[in-house]
Amino acid sequence: MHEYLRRIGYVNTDLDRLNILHVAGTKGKGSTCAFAASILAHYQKKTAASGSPVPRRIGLFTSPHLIAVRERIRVDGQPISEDAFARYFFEVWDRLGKAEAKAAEEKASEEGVVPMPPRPIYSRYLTLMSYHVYLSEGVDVAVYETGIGGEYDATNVVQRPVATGISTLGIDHVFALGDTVEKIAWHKAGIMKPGSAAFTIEQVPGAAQVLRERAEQKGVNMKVLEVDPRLKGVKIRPDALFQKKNASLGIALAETALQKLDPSFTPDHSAPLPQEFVDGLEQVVWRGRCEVKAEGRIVWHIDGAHTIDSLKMATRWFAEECASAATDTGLNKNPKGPKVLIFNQQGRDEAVNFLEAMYNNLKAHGQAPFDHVVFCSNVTYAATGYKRDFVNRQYDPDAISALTAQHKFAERWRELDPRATVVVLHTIEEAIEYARGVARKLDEEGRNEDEKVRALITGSLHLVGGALGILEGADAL
Ligand SMILES: Nc1ncnc2c1ncn2[C@@H]1O[C@H](COP(=O)(O)OP(=O)(O)OP(=O)(O)O)[C@@H](O)[C@H]1O
Ligand SMILES: [Mg+2]
Ligand SMILES: [Mg+2]
Repeated sequence: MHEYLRRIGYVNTDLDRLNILHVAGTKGKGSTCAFAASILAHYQKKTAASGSPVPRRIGLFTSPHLIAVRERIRVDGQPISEDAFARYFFEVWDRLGKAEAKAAEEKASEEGVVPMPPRPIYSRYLTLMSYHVYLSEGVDVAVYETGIGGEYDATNVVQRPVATGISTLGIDHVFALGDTVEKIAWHKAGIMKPGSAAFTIEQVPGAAQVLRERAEQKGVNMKVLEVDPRLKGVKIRPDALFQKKNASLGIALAETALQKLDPSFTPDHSAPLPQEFVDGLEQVVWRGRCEVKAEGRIVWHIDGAHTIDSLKMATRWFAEECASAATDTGLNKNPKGPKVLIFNQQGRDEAVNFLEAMYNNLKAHGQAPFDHVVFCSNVTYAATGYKRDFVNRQYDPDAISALTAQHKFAERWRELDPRATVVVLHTIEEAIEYARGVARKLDEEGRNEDEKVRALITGSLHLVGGALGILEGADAL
C-alpha cells in the first residue's frame, strides 16, 4: 500500500491532511464510524451558519457496501457520484499502469527488486482510490473503517491518524486473523499509533489484556471508555447496550477531531452533550442494520448481522420488535400472524452452526418460532442474476448454483424445528416473493388487519443489500 500510494503520486504525509479517525473491531466498526461522521456533519452544519464550516469536508470510508460500491466512499454524507467514481477509478488505474511500466524499465537494470502486481486487489484498490478522492476533494477529516483486522489491513497505511477506536472484539475472519479473541485483538490493536489518541470500550478479558499490552509496547495511552453518561436521554437506535458502546466511541473520536480542527472547541464531560452531538447521534443513517420497513401486510426486519454474536443480537432485536408489536395490540408477547426468516451466508462452512443460536435465541426471548424459513443465495434477481455491484469472484459459482450451503442450512433447520416450513430458493427476489405470498394468503383468508407477516432478513450484508434494492426499487441509492 505504501508503494501503491507512491505510485499514484502521493507521499504518506499527504494523508495527514485528511485528519483520519481510524476504526477497527469485529462488530460495530461501521456503526461507530457512522456516529462519528454524523456528529461531525452536524457540527459542520452549525459552524457553516457563521460563515466558515468546520470541518470543511468530511470523508467516510466503510466496508462492505450494501447497495452499491460507491457507498464505501462518501463525501459529506453522500456516496460519490457514478461520474466521480468512474473518473477517480481510472485516474488511479492509469497512474498505476504508467508507474508499472516505469518500474519494469528500472528493474531491467537492477537486481533484487521485489516484484508486485501492477494493481492491488479489490478492497485495497478501493482504499487506495479513497485517498485519491479525499485528497482531491479537499476533505479535512476522514473516518476510516478497516476492512479485515488492522495490522495488515490496507487502511493501516496511515501513520498519523488523529485518533483510533477499537469497537467490540469477537470471533470472525478466523482464516486471516486466527481462531482466538486474543489473536484477533492483536491484529486490531495494530491500528494504534504513537502520538495518536486511542480509544476502546469494555472488552472480554482476553481481548482487553492484549489491547493493553500492545498499547504499552507502542507507547500509546489507550483509553477504555465506559458508556458515556451524557447519552442518558439521547435516543440511540436500537436502544441496546452494544449500540451505546458504539455511540460512546463515536463521540470520543469526533471530539478528538474537533479539538484539532476547531480551537474554540473543548469537550465538557460534566455538561450535557452539545445539541449538534445529540442530533448527530439521533439522526445517524446506517442502512441495513436493525431496519424496519412496513409494506402492507408485511413488516420487514432487516439486519446485516453475519457473525454468531451479531446474529444473536439481531434475533433478540427481532424478538423485541415482535413483543412490542404484540403489546401495542393488547397481546401478551407474541404478535398474531406468521413469522418468516430469510437467511443466507455464502462461503462459510461454520455458518450452519449459527442457525441453532438463532432458533434458541428467539425462544429464549419468549417468541414462538419462525413458521417459514427460507434459504436463498445472494443472487439478486430471478431473471437477470446479480446486480453488478454484488458479483464476488471468491465464491464457487457451482456451489452457488447447486445451492449447496442452502440445502445444508435447510436440513439443519428441519432438525431444529420439524414444524417449520423450510424452503430453498435460488434468488433474493424469489425469497421476498415467497414472504409476500404468505401475506397474500392472509388477505385471501380475510384475516384481521393486525395480523401481519413478520419477516426477518439476515445473515449476510449482500443478502440485505440485495433485499433493500428490491424492496425500494433496484437503484435505491
Ligand atoms: N458493538 C457490537 N457488538 C455486537 N454486535 C454489534 C455491535 N455493533 C453492531 N453489532 C451488530 O453487528 C451488525 C453490523 O454492525 P456494523 O455494520 O456496525 O459492524 P461492522 O463491524 O462494520 O461489521 P462488518 O464486518 O460487516 O464490516 C449490526 O447490525 C448489529 O447487529
Ligand atoms: Mg467483518
Ligand atoms: Mg462494516
